[in-house]
Amino acid sequence: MTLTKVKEEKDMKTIHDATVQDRSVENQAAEQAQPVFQSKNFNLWYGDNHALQNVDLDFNRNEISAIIGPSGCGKSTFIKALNRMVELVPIVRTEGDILYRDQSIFDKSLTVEELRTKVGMVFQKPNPFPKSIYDNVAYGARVHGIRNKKVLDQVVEKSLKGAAIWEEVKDRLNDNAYGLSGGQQQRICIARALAIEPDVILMDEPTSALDPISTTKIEDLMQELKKEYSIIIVTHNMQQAARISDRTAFFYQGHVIEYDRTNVIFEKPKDQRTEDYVSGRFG
Ligand SMILES: Nc1ncnc2c1ncn2[C@@H]1O[C@H](COP(=O)(O)OP(=O)(O)OP(=O)(O)O)[C@@H](O)[C@H]1O
Repeated sequence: MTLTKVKEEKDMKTIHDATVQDRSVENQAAEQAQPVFQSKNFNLWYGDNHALQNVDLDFNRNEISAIIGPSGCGKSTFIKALNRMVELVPIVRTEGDILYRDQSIFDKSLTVEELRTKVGMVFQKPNPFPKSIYDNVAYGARVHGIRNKKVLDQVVEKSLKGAAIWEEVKDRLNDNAYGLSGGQQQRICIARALAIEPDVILMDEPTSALDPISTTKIEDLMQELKKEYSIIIVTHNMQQAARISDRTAFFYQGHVIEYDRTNVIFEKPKDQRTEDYVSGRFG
């Protein structure tokens, strides 16, 4: 055998080994992937408007799951169903089930307060309270009965660090949060969500009101946060979904059209409607 041939065979073997290893890493990841939320044939009506139809979706722990789709397709409705906030709208009716860590969120033994403690939410527009930075973050801990100043100080520092904003605000914790930039306010809101030690963070277009630099900061932060939390994000920004998420669900007219690994959704979608949407043919 010539030297070139030997080298070629060696290269092929290296590629083969790497592929086998890649697959085994992927298989391991698939085995380890455990759902944090499972939506089972979930339906929701606002009066006569059947806004979510037979939604079946599993969201994995410690992943970022993105929900994309055109305006009015039910993205916000679905994310708000996960912590039962959508039921604050009186005309809402639901059928089917949503499991949070294997327990129905509608089970009477799981109170809405408990569920919302585990499943925090960050909204499109930063919505800090008209209070100090400190009080904004301490709020959730206080609601949970923590009064000890030392413990509160620790919670505030840890949460602000977790939201990657401690260095920017540590010397002005008593200033009003309204005096911060939009991007900083959004990170304060993330810190406020972290302070109640959630398990899942729902984000409804968290960067759509922010400038590109603040957006990058929040996206970087999400990559850090997913090590400890599961994140489900609604976004209109397809580049954002492609950049940050592990899996993407494409919603259209109240249905889940396709749900897969993000690279599959953006590079090799199975459904023509997904392809048309991700390639910008409609929106
Ligand atoms: N509070 C409400 N009362 C009645 N109908 C509602 C309410 N909120 C949403 N809907 C309806 O439910 C459907 C889904 O709306 P939803 O806001 O969930 O869509 P979306 O995909 O998040 O849209 P967008 O991208 O524009 O925010 C729409 O037909 C909408 O009109």
